[in-house]
Amino acid sequence: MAIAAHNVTLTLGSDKAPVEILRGVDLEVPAGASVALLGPSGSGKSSLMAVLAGLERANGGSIRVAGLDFTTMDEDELARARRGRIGIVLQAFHLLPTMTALENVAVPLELAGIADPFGRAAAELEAVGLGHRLTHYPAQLSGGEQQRVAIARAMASSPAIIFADEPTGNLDTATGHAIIDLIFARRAALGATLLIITHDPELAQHCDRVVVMHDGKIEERAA
Ligand SMILES: Nc1ncnc2c1ncn2[C@@H]1O[C@H](COP(=O)(O)OP(=O)(O)OP(=O)(O)O)[C@@H](O)[C@H]1O
Repeated sequence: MAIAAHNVTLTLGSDKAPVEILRGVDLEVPAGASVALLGPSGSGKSSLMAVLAGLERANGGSIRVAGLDFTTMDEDELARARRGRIGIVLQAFHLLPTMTALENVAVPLELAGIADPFGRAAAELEAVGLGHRLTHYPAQLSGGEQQRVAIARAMASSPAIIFADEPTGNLDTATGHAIIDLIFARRAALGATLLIITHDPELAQHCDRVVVMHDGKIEERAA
């Protein structure tokens, strides 16, 4: 299994006003599968993705991702575990404004100790259709182009698992469709597992499975 989560709980907020956000989530995703995560606003989709991607520690339950046991890791260990294994694409592109497109993709590779970070970053930007924009800064790129840079950054280390949280939420419909096609194409090229949060039922149909969240728990239905 690429992802095996059992009885995962997450409580945030203060001690006096705790909020139960995940209330016993079970989810298994085989390697290479694509899963769409749907559900109403506030049901806990982004929170679940955060714990599965190792961005947030769960309070209880067990989580194994890409063969690693996240359950017992502290934040530093989770950060190391993510490198090279997990790619993350979010609704807001989160590019560093003072770095060019090339640097935004290459610098994380360099930090992860991956060989030839700039050559690899240039090849990945070429693969997402931005070979002609390597030296542009984020402010000089359209929203769709910025998301392509973010996709290149997420994919450049050939991660086993890609997490995408409403990756088209800030884009118009046509640009959004192109971005979805790109995510699926790059994922296929890498043979990666994909978990994608979306409000778009049509997009969900592209995935092998649809998982629906309600009030901190998940129910499943066939895609
Ligand atoms: N740090 C926090 N402290 C307290 N409550 C939080 C915190 N972060 C999120 N929440 C609450 O957790 C619940 C789940 O949030 P989450 O963002 O995971 O939902 P979501 O399903 O992704 O929603 P959306 O579709 O609107 O993005 C919400 O009720 C939210 O207000």
